[in-house]
Amino acid sequence: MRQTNTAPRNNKLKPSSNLIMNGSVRVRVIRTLLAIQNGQSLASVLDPLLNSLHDGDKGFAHALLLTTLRQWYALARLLDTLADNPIDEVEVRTTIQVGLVQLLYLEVADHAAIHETVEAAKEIEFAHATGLINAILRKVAKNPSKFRKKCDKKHSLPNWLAYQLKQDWSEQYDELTQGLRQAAPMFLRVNTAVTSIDDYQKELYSAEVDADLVELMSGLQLAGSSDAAASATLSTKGFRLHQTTAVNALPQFAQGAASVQDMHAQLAAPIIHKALMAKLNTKVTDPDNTEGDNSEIHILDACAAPGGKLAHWLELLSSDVQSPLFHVKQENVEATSSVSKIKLTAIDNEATRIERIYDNLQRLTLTQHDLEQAEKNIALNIVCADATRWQHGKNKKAATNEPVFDAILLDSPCTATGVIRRHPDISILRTEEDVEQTALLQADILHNLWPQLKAGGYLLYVTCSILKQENVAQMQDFISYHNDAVAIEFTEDCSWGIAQTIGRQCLPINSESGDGFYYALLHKTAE
Ligand SMILES: C[S@@+](CC[C@H](N)C(=O)[O-])C[C@H]1O[C@@H](n2cnc3c(N)ncnc32)[C@H](O)[C@@H]1O
Repeated sequence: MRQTNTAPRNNKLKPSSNLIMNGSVRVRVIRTLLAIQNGQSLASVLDPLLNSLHDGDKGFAHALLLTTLRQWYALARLLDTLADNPIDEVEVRTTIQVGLVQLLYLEVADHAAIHETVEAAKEIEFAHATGLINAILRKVAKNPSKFRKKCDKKHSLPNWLAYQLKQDWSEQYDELTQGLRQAAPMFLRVNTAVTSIDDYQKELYSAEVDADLVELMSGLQLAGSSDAAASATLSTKGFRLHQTTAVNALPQFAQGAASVQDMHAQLAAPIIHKALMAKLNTKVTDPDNTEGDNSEIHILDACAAPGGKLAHWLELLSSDVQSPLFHVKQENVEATSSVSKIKLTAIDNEATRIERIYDNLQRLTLTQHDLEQAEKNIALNIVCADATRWQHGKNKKAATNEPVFDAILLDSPCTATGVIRRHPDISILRTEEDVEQTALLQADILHNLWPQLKAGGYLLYVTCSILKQENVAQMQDFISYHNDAVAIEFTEDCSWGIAQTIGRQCLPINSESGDGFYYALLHKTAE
């Protein structure tokens, strides 16, 4: 199995951020691509690149960089067929691939694409290769549609990943691998604690932001419901924008009325929230049920940064004023609460990413201060800790080993293969070994958190991976090891994803679909 362009062929190459900032637009894009091949993430180099450019060049640079990354492996394979002799210099290969993208995908005029790319090669001191670069680009410019067809024919993934996807998703393989080469749509989540879906739709219309309302239905056979076999159906609504739009052009964005969040990512908070409600309802409607005391509930977001799903859960908790379960101050309504306090703990092991949780919560007016002012009775505790070892209350004198959590959201670290459309550098940076390592990390986190969940509680396991080893196989292993873990069935009411032996898998198969998320809801029995 020949691997094309998976690793830098020239290890001495270490572009500094200074290099990225200099030269023509194409030179900067080439240097950014070299930095990514040297292990830097797109997220860390994109802003420095764009911030170094004039406004008029930003759009082209962004399209050139992202499209080159999305088509990277297909371009590399095409390049191997175009040269008489193998081209080993990573700078030369990268420069030609940038030239090919302009000719095949970005409709840049031939003369500009070829001339500017050859000039870029001179600028990065690869003048010795300008003849070769010129010859290859001219050959392609003579019949771009033939070469585009050739390029589009197969996937644009490293061979190990394409092979794994063929194993996991043979039926969906062609659609899926083509889908992963596309740009992902932009979705919005509406903060229902601030406005309604209908009102926000009107606002989008007034602001001339074209968007479709998307509704995802989830059916759950919740074990903890008052009726032992009761199924619950919930609807999750969001907006898919027709075009990627700057957030400052979105109505009421700064005031926290909406957030940018993939549609499939928007399923997490409603599902764990619904499961939590079912657990609390069991206690209220079944006084004989002795599974814990509901007066103070503890919930955990185990890998919380940068806080997208955490904020969503807080939005749901704070807008749930109709629920008699919550002691939320309502004028003229007598509180019938059985829950006096919700304690939400959020942990993550990366301090810099935790900073982004605070920024997000601030914009959405969901900080502890905001929650207290609104008398929501929600105590939020954000902790920087390693979820493979962290124990609730470990640092307190009165710490016990008793399970404390009624519900846990585990949005696990993963290979992020389900979000390659948004982060196309993943296909360059991830290796086959990473999958194994990541699956072990996920198992460690699960094994550490599970004993901290109360009997009757729920754990929602989420990844943005499309590899079964991190998803359904991980859950099968976990359940075979834990006798008190039962998988909750997603019923036929689900309008998203593909049913797995345990949980459901979403695949990013077309330009309208959400990202590749996996969901499994586990219930803890009394053993
Ligand atoms: C998929 S992201 C979480 C996204 C987040 N839930 C959201 O919706 O914005 C996974 C997170 O796990 C964190 N993480 C990775 N390893 C961890 C560990 N051992 N303990 C705690 N957090 C970890 C990463 O820092 C990352 O923020």
